Amino acid sequence: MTTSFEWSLPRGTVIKGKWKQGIYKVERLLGEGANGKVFLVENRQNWYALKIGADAVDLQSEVNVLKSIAEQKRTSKEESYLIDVDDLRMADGREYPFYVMRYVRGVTLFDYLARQGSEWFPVTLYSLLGKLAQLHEAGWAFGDLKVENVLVGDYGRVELVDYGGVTAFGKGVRQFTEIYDRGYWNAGTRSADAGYDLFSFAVLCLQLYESKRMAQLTAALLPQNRVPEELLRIAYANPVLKPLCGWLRKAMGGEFKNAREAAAAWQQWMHRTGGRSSPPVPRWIKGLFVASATVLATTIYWLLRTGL
Ligand SMILES: Nc1ncnc2c1ncn2[C@@H]1O[C@H](COP(=O)(O)OP(=O)(O)OP(=O)(O)O)[C@@H](O)[C@H]1O
Repeated sequence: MTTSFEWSLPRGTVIKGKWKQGIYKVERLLGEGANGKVFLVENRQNWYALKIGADAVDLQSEVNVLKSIAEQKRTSKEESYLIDVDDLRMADGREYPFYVMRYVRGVTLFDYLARQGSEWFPVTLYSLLGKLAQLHEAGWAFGDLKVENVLVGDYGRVELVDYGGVTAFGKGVRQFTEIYDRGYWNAGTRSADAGYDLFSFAVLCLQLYESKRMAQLTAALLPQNRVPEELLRIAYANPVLKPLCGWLRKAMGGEFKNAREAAAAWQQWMHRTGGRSSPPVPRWIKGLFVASATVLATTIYWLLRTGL
C-alpha cells in the first residue's frame, strides 16, 4: 500500500481545522493506507484517531458513509464514531481534508490471536460477526473486510476500522482486496450484500492461520480455477479450521440468509466445542493457561448472554 503524499506530522504538531477551528495535538502515526494517514491525536484530554486524506473525493465518500451510519444509530447509546470533519491548511499553503473518529484501542486480529492463543479465535470472530450484522441491518456491506481492518480490544471485543469500502446494499463494491473478494474466487458477484461480507469473513479465517498457503495458492491458480473448493481444501488441512469447514462451506456458498443466521450457526459450533478450536495441548501447558481460560470463559458467557 502506498499513499500519494509522503509527508508525516511529528509528535506535538497542532492541527487546527480551517472551518470549525477544532484543535488536535498529534501523538503518533497509527497507520496508513491507500486513502490516507491516520494519527493518534489529543483534544481536551481525550484521544481520537484523525485521518488525513490525499484525495478529497475518496475521503468525502468515507465521511458520507460514516455520517449516514451515525444518523441511523442516533437512537442508540453507543458513542458516535465520527467526531469532526474539516480541512487542514499546511505551511506550504496546500489543503488536506481530514476527519476525526473514535480511537479504537486495540491490536490487529492477527497480533491478538498470536498473543492470546487460538482458544480466543471462536469468541473474537463471533464478536466480529455481530459487528457485521449491525452494519448489514443498517443497509450497508463493509466491502473491504480483511485482517488489517479488524482491531481487537480487551476481552476479545472487535472494532472495524477503515470504512472506505462500505457500500450500500445492492450497489457494486468498489474498494476490496482481491484475495477476500467473492468475484475473484468465482463465487458470486461484487454486489454489496450480506453474503459478500460473509465470504470475506471466511477468507479472513483462513488468512489468520494459512496466509502463506493462501499466497502460494493464488500465485499458482489460473483465474478460471479459482473456486471456493480450493480454499476449503486448505481449511480442511488445518487443525484449527478443520472443525469449522461446514460453516466455511456455507459462508463461501452464500447459504446463510444473513449475518445473524451465520452468527447463530457459529454460536452453535461454539457450544458444541465449548469454544475450543485448537488442537489438544499437553497437560502441563494447560496449567499455564488457567487464568487466561477463566477470562475467556467469562467473555464467552457474557457475549452469549448479552447477544451480539
Ligand atoms: N479509529 C481508529 N483507531 C485506531 N487505529 C486506527 C483507526 N482507524 C485506522 N486506524 C489504523 O490506521 C490504519 C490505516 O487506516 P485506514 O485503513 O483507514 O487507511 P486506508 O488508507 O483507508 O487503508 P487501506 O489502504 O487499507 O484502505 C489501520 O489499519 C489501523 O491500524
